[in-house]
Amino acid sequence: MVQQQSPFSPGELPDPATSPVPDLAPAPGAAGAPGEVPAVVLPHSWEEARELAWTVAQPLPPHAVPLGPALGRILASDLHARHAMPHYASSAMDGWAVAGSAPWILAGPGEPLSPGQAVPIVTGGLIPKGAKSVLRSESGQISTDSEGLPVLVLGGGARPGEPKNGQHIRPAGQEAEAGELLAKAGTTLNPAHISLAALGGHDELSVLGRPAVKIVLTGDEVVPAGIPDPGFVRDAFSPQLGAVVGSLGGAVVGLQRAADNLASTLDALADDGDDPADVVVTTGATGHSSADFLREAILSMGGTFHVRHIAMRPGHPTLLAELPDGRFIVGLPGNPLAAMVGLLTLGAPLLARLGSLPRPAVGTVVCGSPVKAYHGPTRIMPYRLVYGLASPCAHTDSAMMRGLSQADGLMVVPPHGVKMGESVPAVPLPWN
Ligand SMILES: Nc1nc2c(c(=O)[nH]1)N[C@H]1C(S)=C(S)[C@@H](COP(=O)(O)OP(=O)(O)OC[C@H]3O[C@@H](n4cnc5c(N)ncnc54)[C@H](O)[C@@H]3O)O[C@H]1N2
Ligand code: MOO
Repeated sequence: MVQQQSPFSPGELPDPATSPVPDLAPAPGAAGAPGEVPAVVLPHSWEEARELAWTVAQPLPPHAVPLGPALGRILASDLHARHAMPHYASSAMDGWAVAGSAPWILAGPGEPLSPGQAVPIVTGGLIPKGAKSVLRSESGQISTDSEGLPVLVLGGGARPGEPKNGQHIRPAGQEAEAGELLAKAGTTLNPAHISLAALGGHDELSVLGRPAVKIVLTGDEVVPAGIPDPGFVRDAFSPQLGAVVGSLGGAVVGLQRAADNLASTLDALADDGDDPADVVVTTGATGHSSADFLREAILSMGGTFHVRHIAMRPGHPTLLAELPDGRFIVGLPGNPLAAMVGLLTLGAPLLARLGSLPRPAVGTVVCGSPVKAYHGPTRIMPYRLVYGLASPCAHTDSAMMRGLSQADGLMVVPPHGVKMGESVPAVPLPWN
């Protein structure tokens, strides 16, 4: 964490869009007396910001959910059968439960069978006491004995030796005994696990917490559809941001648009009653212009900043704050590429931590082309792999998505640049 006094006054701050040094933002409430040097906050490095987003959060507690919503969740404790599976001996075929050998006299339903007796049974039916096997319907037929009474005899479809002892009977506990382990804690629940839990007698399952995420989009100039007039932009986030948040371990519970004013921003950040989000992901308004109200809203709600700025480009205004009620705010810049870089830098570790997922990995790639030194922040560059070597994509201005759309990942290029053949850290893209 870096928080220092700056040698600059706000009027002397370099333009962050072009500056060769990390931009410096006036610390809130740090205006001081006229002529006094104001306190400013230096940005965190990319590494520090990622680390903080992981360490400031704690895993959300496990909780019980009904079987349907448990699909895709992570089991918090071992799953055991609540009873033998199946819990009674049942027929695997439609036909007759029989005792002894043919011919069989038909007994009444529900009565125990004595040798020489049979009773009709359907697949899944309860095997009566005394029954030794099930004769398939195609293997038997009802006939009459010498006295004209109905009897069951073997039919033309019967196979040699049929019915063998125990044939077509599913014994109780065949799949699992009562208490047997069905799935271990940490299992990601697939549809078969959900069925298994139902068959094992469960109505709900204890799963690890998954962060609920509300998305708040700012920008009066943002239009949701069609071709915007000059001065307006098409919304690049609402069609995909929820899916990316989902792939990072969040569950999107709402999306709200906020107008570029304080009241609307405060309204959008407000807790939504009984079931508040754990994280609010915002887009735009991270700056300090007359149209940006995010930082002011966070402060007026009593929030604290864990990360105010990051010494990276694009995405330097990305922020991470925490409100007094424990909700986190991940503030993504409005520029689309900057927002994705911000989300993968702060959102990915935060959501993983809250959701008890492994810490997002950073790999390495070998550079296939040199990247010149740039005496400023770390550059996070979309790259493509060509013959296993990474080269920066074209079209990667922070307002562009063309480069990222073709990228294999994001390479983390230090200010001193990188030589051909050198390794640099690389962040995988969640959709690759
Ligand atoms: N004087 C300075 N100006 C700017 C700085 C700076 O340091 N000093 N930083 C620049 C950088 S870098 C970024 S990134 C942006 C961050 O701005 P905000 O987070 O406040 O975002 P906005 O101003 O609201 O929007 C920026 C840009 O993005 C467009 N936008 C917003 N929402 C969407 C959306 N849903 N879909 C597509 N595009 C969107 C918006 O129209 C703007 O063009 O600040 C720079 N300025
Ligand atoms: O840092 Mo800005 O995020 O380059 O677009």
